[in-house]
Amino acid sequence: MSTTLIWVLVIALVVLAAALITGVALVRRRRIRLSDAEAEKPTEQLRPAQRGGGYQAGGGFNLSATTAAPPVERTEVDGQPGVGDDASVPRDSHRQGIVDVTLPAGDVAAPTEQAAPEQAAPEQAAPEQAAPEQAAPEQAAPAPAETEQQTPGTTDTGATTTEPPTTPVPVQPAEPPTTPVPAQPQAAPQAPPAVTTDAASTETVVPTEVEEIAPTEGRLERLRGRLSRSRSAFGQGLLGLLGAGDLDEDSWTDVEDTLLLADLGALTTSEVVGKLRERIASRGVRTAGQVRELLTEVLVEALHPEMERSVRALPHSGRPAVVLVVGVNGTGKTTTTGKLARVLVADGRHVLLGAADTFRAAAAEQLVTWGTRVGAEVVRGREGADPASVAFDAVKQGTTLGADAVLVDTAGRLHTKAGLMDELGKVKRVVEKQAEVDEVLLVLDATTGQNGLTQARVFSEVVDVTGIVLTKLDGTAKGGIVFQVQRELGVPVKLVGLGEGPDDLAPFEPAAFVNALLY
Ligand SMILES: Nc1nc2c(ncn2[C@@H]2O[C@H](COP(=O)(O)OP(=O)(O)OP(=O)(O)O)[C@@H](O)[C@H]2O)c(=O)[nH]1
Repeated sequence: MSTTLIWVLVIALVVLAAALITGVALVRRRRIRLSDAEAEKPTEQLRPAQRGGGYQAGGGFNLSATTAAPPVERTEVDGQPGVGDDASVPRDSHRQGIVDVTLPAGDVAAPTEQAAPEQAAPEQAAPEQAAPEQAAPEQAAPAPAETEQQTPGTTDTGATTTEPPTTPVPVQPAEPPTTPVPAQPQAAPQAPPAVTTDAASTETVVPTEVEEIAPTEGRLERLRGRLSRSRSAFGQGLLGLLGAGDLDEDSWTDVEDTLLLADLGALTTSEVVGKLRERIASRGVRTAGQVRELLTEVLVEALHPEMERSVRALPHSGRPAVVLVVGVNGTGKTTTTGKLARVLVADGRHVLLGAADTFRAAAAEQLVTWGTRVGAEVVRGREGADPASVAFDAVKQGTTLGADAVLVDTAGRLHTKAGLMDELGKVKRVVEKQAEVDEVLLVLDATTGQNGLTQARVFSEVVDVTGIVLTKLDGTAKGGIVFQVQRELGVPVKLVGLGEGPDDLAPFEPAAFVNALLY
């Protein structure tokens, strides 16, 4: 009896000791004491050569020609998620394709009434231009829209009927080409219906004085320090928390708060913190230096460095690349269009700009100024002209002149106005009558935070956004918005605006960006 009791006592003691050891081990595992011995001997990844919060894109701009792009993965399930936490719900919904947007009837109707005689200038009219099949039944599409009517005060010659794949469009009065516009063989098999545009309401502005542009390689050095506000809010805070000392639950809560305050969004924040904690445990990390190294690794991963970020602005199939620049007003579309033109021109490319922002006369003026500075022709419309026709003419003119790229600046209008958004869809459709749109760059103002995400969602419903330009990153402490924007849209951030200057545009490189935020 006494022997049994002794054995029971011994077993109980052993179990107690085991529980104690396990408990201590668990507590130790969750509460990490970091030494800073190794933090003083950081790895290359931890301390990049450039310090001081400078964003340095290591390489130059990555430009490419259109190839068959892999399908874009979207991360939300609901087509219209809410803002804030709701915005991060993963989704995988069907986006309204551009084909679903009804082309306003006014664009295709009554060619005979609208076509003024002087438009059919002999040197512009190729024999096939007046092909009878233009009056195909599908031309008489329904659904009139506010964009279809050219106001008399802004139209000299009215509209002209054209059939994009095979028929030349009358060129702009300012700079008429001497040869007929060649048909676009790549578009021929599509045989879309004819479209009437207000071609004669546009003019081409040819630059006279051209600025010297520094080569793009290496000039991004100038952008050092532009992310300093984000860096102090994000990098310094995080590195302070993950420095030497105890890393307990409170510390992790603070890390989460820091990430949320920097606008990373709830989903990315929990993902980043989760991965960080898991890797710290599994890799037996014990120094502040190693934790920072892991932080860098996890943040870069969250930015999906594998995404294709080249700007498809190089010619292919014997025609210019077509880039549409879209976004709400004030985000920096015109500025970005001008900056991108400079990058291309510095790369030896012939660029033509299309000022399809006809809502605001000053916008076209602004673009003409950019064009003049870089040596790019600008096709512009009169105030109130049909933006789709200006875009159409710009692409046509770019093809005629043998340009490498046509950059079309669209009107920045409130994304809440469905009709106006439809008009943007129309711009793309009309341009696509003659050439594939290679790139649709959505310009978002980083300082607007969640509002920018709402805009992004709406725009992506109307046009297939292929890349994001995040502007004004120099003016916000919330550089973390980059993470959310990509997650929301499943579309890569390709370029970032870091100032108002003509060369303050940089290619987006995840590793360089994270390093700039942290160190
Ligand atoms: N700080 C900073 N300012 C910028 C940046 N990009 C554009 N801006 C400024 O933002 C303002 C609006 O830029 P715009 O290019 O006119 O914007 P927009 O989207 O074309 O506007 P609308 O023509 O009204 O549609 C201008 O004062 C630009 O100089 C940037 O990266 N950083």
